[in-house]
Amino acid sequence: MLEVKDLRVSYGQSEVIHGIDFVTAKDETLAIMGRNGMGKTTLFKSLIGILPGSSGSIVLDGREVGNLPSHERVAAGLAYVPQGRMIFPNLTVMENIESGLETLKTSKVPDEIFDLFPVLREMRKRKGGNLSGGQQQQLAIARALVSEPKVLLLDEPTEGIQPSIIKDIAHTLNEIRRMKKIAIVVSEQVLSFTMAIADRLAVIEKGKIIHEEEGKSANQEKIASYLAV
Ligand SMILES: Nc1ncnc2c1ncn2[C@@H]1O[C@H](COP(=O)(O)OP(=O)(O)OP(=O)(O)O)[C@@H](O)[C@H]1O
Repeated sequence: MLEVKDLRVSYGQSEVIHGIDFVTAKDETLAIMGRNGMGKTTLFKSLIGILPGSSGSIVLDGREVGNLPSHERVAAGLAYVPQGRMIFPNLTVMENIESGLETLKTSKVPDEIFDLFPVLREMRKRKGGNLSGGQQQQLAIARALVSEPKVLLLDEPTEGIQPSIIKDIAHTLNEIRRMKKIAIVVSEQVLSFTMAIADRLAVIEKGKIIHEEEGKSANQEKIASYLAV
């Protein structure tokens, strides 16, 4: 569903992503794990088109999207939940979700979104900024999902979220994958979270993928050793 080949990304003269390759199938969750500063956010920003890749290719469902602007990548089926959630604090929950509909013809938020996130239905008239961190994360995921993506990209969704809510987010992502049969690519540092959702785990270090394993049988000690400072 998503095929990334030899992707390189630079800030000015300084290359930060040094030729990344991965493939994610439909209905598969891939976790990209790495410590702070290893390149996760840079990778995700370049996948969605906020940062230009300097070379390589990004193929979504058979179509090269690496040279398209962000909004066309979204229209083609990529959706992005940024690190820090970046919801609009002064818009209501409903307005935040509706902002994800821009690439679609409809302006109606499907009911299934509120079936996945019942708390957002209750809070639909509240300002986004008044929600808890976990609720804001649900809102950011809901906003990404209304564009009917084929691939959902999430950058460190558990950051700053309390452990009990992290479990809920894992449950929701598994439910989304089961219901929508989409591919999910998530960057993370929390191993218990990725073990609960991922079919495959890849470790990113200094802008390269240096290790990859099947999720269920993953050697957790080994992955944890890469994540230790
Ligand atoms: N705007 C920028 N200009 C120059 N260098 C940058 C910029 N943003 C990030 N970098 C550098 O790129 C490298 C990768 O950073 P990136 O934010 O992608 O890592 P990360 O794995 O997402 O870490 P974190 O979890 O802290 O966000 C780091 O060395 C960082 O200093």
